[in-house]
Amino acid sequence: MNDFGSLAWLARPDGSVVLGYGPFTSAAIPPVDGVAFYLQRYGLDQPEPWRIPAAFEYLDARELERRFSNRPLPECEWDEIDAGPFAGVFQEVMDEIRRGTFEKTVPVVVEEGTLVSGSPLDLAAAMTRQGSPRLSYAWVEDNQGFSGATPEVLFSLVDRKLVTMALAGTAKREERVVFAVDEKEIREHEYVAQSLVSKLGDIGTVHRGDRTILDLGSLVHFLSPIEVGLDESQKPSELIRRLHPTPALGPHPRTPGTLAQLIAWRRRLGCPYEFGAPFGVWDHGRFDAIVAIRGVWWEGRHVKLPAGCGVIEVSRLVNEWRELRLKREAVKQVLAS
Ligand SMILES: C=C(O[C@@H]1C=C(C(=O)O)C=C[C@H]1O)C(=O)O
Repeated sequence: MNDFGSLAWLARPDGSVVLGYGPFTSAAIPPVDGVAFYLQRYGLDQPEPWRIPAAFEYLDARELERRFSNRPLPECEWDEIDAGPFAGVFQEVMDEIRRGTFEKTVPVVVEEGTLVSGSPLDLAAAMTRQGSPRLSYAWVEDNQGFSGATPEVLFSLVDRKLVTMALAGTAKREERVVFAVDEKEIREHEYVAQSLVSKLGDIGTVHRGDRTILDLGSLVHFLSPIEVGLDESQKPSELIRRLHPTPALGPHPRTPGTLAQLIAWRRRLGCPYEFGAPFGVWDHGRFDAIVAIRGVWWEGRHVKLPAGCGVIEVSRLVNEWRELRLKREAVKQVLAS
């Protein structure tokens, strides 16, 4: 595997992986009969989000892991994290909720550190060592990039069938029993599930499955699977605008105002542009996109590890701070395994 030049991959929910090699060509639309990665910022403000690779191959998740099996474990030294800026934003979020501006939003905390041994590609390689239900993704340029192992799929689209999920509500695995009946977590989840069902109900026949618990080892989440038979075929970019950000990563209700406010908070807290954004791959008419969370972003040896948490009226700062730490620790565990 070459250390230089650009590289991208996405593990898809069906177990297959598309691995693309640069140089990549940017485009405003994907090639009908080809492959293109979808690289976008959280605010969906990039006019040419499609990246057509010079070459690509299909693998499965195990084969991808094997490609990187000789890579050493990277080592990061993490700076102490200052709770002050997040606490300030949290207070502003609560004030807006009380004022009735929105019911939920998702501020982000960013832990920063230095890669002291290994290369950025070793960070990305570590992300391939987690199997299903985590999906590994990476965008690796010469001096910068990001990579993660996410449990969240924005949607998969084949012909007129769209498959998505509501994933929200978080607890430590040991708290699973009480989590299952925790009204605050259920409410947070239901904002996401109901918003997806109503946004998709306008364009097709929606089937929502039962709410289940997704077990990620140290963490658990609520997950509701959702399937849609679309009335007409739809372009990925239009579906992305309809769905992103879901209330799992964004404000509810989502209006230009509530979204702009969250983007400003994210900037203040040093959040990378692509965190929580869709990252996807178009493959000859089929499209899969994940939500870029549970990952690391780097520029040279400077590494960022962002995590977000859903805040609603009954949220408390100490509990959210703990949840953010759990999510970051889950990523650090992946880097160390
Ligand atoms: C925002 C993150 O995760 C999202 C937020 C969740 C929550 O608030 O309970 C759960 C899963 C994800 O949809 C993250 O991992 O950083």
